[in-house]
Amino acid sequence: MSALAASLRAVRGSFTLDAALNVRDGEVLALLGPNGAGKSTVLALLAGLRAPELGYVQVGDRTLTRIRPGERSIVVPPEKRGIGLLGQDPRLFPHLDVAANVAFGPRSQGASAVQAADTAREWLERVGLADAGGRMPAQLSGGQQQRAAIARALAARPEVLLLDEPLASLDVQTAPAIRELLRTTLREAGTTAVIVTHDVLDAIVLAGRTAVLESGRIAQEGTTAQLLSAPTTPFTARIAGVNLVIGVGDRGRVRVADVLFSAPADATPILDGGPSAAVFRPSSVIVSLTRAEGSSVRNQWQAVIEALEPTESGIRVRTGPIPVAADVTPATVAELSLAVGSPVWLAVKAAEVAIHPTA
Ligand SMILES: Nc1ncnc2c1ncn2[C@@H]1O[C@H](COP(=O)(O)OP(=O)(O)OP(=O)(O)O)[C@@H](O)[C@H]1O
Repeated sequence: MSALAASLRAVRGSFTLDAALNVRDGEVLALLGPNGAGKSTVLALLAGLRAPELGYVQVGDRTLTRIRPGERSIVVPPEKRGIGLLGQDPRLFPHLDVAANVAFGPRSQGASAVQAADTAREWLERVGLADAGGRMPAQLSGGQQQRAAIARALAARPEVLLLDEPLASLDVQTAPAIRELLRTTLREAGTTAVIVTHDVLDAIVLAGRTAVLESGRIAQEGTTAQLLSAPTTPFTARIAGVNLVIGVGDRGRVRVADVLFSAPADATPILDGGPSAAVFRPSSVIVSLTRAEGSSVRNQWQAVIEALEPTESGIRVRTGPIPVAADVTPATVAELSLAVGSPVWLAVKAAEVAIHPTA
């Protein structure tokens, strides 16, 4: 078990990754980000499957990767890094039974056959597969295979475990149990881990800290709770289920194009001209065809409907050019004849808006 520190610069065609990560000993860091943000690239660089153009990967006091101009490069090969990888697919060795799959790590680290078999038995018990050791991987369900893959990954006692969308290929009935299994086993093993995920629930359940990667850069980082309560990028806001519009501070308000977003007077102070964000819930946005009169609604602007999406409780109206979502009832959609391309007025009460400075 060791802390992980990395600083990575890598270029792929027109894409540049430029990110630094620090994960404390025993900590789980979630790496969230939209498609193409560079998450897989980060994992490949940490795992030693690729070398960066510049940077380093350090686990505890071992340097696994170091590329510096004018210096001899260090890239320890993947199998010698002490880093485990658990992917979306279990990728068990198909010709070995489940127990032998789990025993593989300890065995290749020099444990005797008996010791390795004992370790495998313990791990299979922990992941709820005590009776499956003699079966072949193909005889297990997808969820059972992923349990076996977790056991195999952790039985090898990696110093750092990298998890790449570990629940993505599981059905919705199976995923919660495996998520919970990962939570308890990672905690018990005290494994330093980085989990790449699209699912904010994974970050909430599994990770103490979350970093958001956007366009190859860390756009926001903090405890998962902080991140969700004060998102500072549109992506984080979207996963947190809130609207986040970015503009500049303008006498205590946030100016986005020609719209001023006001928050209650006691809101977080923001700098005039400084990058700032206004955050509010889709359910706080009122959609109408005309401008609402009255002083209680300060934040009003004209928008165009870009999409109508069904949600569990109604319809989510996505609008532009300022990207804002509004949750309305199907009755509202019918009454106002809302359709893609319809011009509308949107309003949100100042009391429903939070504003804060952004990076
Ligand atoms: N072989 C390649 N040549 C050129 N560009 C590449 C190559 N592979 C990936 N890229 C680019 O690198 C960027 C990062 O890709 P990466 O797979 O790391 O993103 P990601 O965040 O893991 O995405 P996803 O969530 O879709 O898996 C993307 O913009 C992609 O287009």
